[in-house]
Amino acid sequence: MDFQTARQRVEELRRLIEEHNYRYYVLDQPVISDREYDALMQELIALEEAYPELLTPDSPSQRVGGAPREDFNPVRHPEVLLSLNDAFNEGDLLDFDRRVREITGGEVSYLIEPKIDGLTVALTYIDGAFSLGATRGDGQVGEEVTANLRTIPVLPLRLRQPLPHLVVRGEVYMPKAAFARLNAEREEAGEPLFANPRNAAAGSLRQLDPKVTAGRSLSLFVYQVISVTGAHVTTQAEALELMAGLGLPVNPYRFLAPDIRAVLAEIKNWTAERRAALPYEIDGLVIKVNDLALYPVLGATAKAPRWAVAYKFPAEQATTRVEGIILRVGRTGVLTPTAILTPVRLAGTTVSRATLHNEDYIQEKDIRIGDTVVIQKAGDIIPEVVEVLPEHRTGAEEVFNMPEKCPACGAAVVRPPGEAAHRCTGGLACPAQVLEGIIHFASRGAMDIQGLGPAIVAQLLEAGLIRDAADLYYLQKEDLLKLERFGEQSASNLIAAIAAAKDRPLERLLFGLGIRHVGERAARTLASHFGSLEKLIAASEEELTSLPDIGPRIAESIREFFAEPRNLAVLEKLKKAGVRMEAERAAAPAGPLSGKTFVITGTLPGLTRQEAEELITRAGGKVSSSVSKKTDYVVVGEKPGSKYTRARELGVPVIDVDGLKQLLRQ
Ligand SMILES: NC(=O)c1ccc[n+]([C@@H]2O[C@H](COP(=O)([O-])OP(=O)(O)OC[C@H]3O[C@@H](n4cnc5c(N)ncnc54)[C@H](O)[C@@H]3O)[C@@H](O)[C@H]2O)c1
Ligand SMILES: [Zn+2]
Repeated sequence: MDFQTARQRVEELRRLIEEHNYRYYVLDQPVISDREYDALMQELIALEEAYPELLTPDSPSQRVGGAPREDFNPVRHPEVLLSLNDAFNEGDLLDFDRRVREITGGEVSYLIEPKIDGLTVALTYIDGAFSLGATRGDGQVGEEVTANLRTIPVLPLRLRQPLPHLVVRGEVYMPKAAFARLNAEREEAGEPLFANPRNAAAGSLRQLDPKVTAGRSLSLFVYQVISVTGAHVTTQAEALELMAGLGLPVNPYRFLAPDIRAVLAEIKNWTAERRAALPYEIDGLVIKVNDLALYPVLGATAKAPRWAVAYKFPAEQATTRVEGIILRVGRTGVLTPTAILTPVRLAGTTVSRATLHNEDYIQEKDIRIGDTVVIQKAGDIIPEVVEVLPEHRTGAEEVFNMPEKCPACGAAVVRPPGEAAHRCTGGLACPAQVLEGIIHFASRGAMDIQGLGPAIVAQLLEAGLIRDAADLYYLQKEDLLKLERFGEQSASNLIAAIAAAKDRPLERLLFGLGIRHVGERAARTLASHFGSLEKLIAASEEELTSLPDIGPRIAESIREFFAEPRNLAVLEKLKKAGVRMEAERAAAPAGPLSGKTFVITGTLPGLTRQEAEELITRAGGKVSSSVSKKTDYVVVGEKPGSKYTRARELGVPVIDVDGLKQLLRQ
């Protein structure tokens, strides 16, 4: 590959990975499997190694996770929370061990722990009381989720021993049974399914309403002491024991290996059956240097420590038969083929479908109806076809061809030049596209209408109650009561949820309209630049393309969208219904604490009460004298009073002076 081609590919990979990071870490809704994601990342790393001049510090290969969600309070971590480097085979593990011994200059013993498939949290205990909990975020700044964490039954609110200060790192996860239950409920309600237990755990913990988290059966294992006063540990094994002794949940499995050979031998004991028998998902094993004194010697890269590595289990595979291929017509008219399989057990679930993406994919793998195929799944709901086993062919297999007419509306199907997808040309006359468009409009990243899933949208369309997304806002409770499945309560709830979705930020509306190529990122850019829908409609192609993230292709499809009278009619109806079409204006006294209400209790070390209040108000915050549900934080000093107890009862986040200073620094 020449330099020019390499550079283009590196740029393309970074763009792709950023987009997948956003879907995975911020929305908890990945669209590709972890295997596919890992392959993109490995390709990027290999290119950056081959062409070091292409390596930049902002490359996703050099960074941890994704940006924290903005609707949570940011928490700056006292120590960066890093990710782990991956090892996919014995060779990778031997390389890891060689690097460790090169730096430390001797034999090293390792502690093996299960790699729980959940999301990282950092937990702070002050004087033995749980006082702050945060997600990893981008490693530097996470999201404050103290109140949500309090709802996890195994998380102790008090330690068995009141150490003055303890920060630990752990993994919040969703047990397999709870995951299966949650997805079954979501399917029933017509809501999008979570791809795997990790996304389900992340989506459940990062809820603005802790009551939702409480209903999700989350659990926790802690595995690292980040800092401690009042106790001392010298090995990772001791750290686990200390935490267990304090009443924190620590995984029962750990294995002390005197050297890397013992690690390789122990890994073999982890069979698929053993993993399947665990009540939670593990996606590998973490191998850590046991002697903590070596950690500062080994150090870390910007992304991961050198004293640990994540060994990832190979994907599980199964062999089955393709019984048929069906097509789904998406929101933009794309026809997506799906293989219907003879049901087969794979990685603990029964699988009967596999995604086939598009015609090229089917042709490249030469997948025919009747073929015997190998499928695989790596923690995901929808598995993929790895390969066809041609030796099983009988000659009766049928080659699949994309249809010439849309199966939903009969309009012509075309494959635009340069695209992999086939599309229905029926537009707003195609019921499948209208259905998917409204589902998208109501979805979580868009207008987020709670309880309005695919099944209900389909029902409303069939009953002729709606023809487009704007009609939702004109629904009456009486209309719903006539429908099967709706009762007094559920009808009122849906009407209220639709009304509540009138005031979503402009960028959500723009994304929800389903303009081709306008994803969440482009929608954010457009909303913040134009500030209103009216201005965007009036914008010229030049003005559009002058914006970051908006290329000629996006600009053209925006212009096309607003040139279509049927789209303008929908917008007019939305406006009449009172849907917000302007961006939010900035609140008056801007500062890191704008809009936040604080209550102070106890004597604050190093600050008088008046000084603390001034700090808060100058940063845009408010100080109130009593704790209520509206309080955002209670700042606790020495000898706190009843306000502290009240805060705990209400689940209001409790911080100390350092926590306050951290908030001020953001
Ligand atoms: N499908 C997608 O679109 C997509 C997008 C982004 C990321 N991903 C997936 O996420 C991975 C990257 O996520 P990541 O940065 O969290 O890395 P990771 O999941 O590969 O490993 C690091 C994490 O392991 C966890 N962990 C669990 N048990 C542990 C233990 N005993 N000790 C230490 N850590 C433990 C920690 O939370 C730590 O942050 C990718 O490899 C990919 O599989 C997928
Ligand atoms: Zn159609």
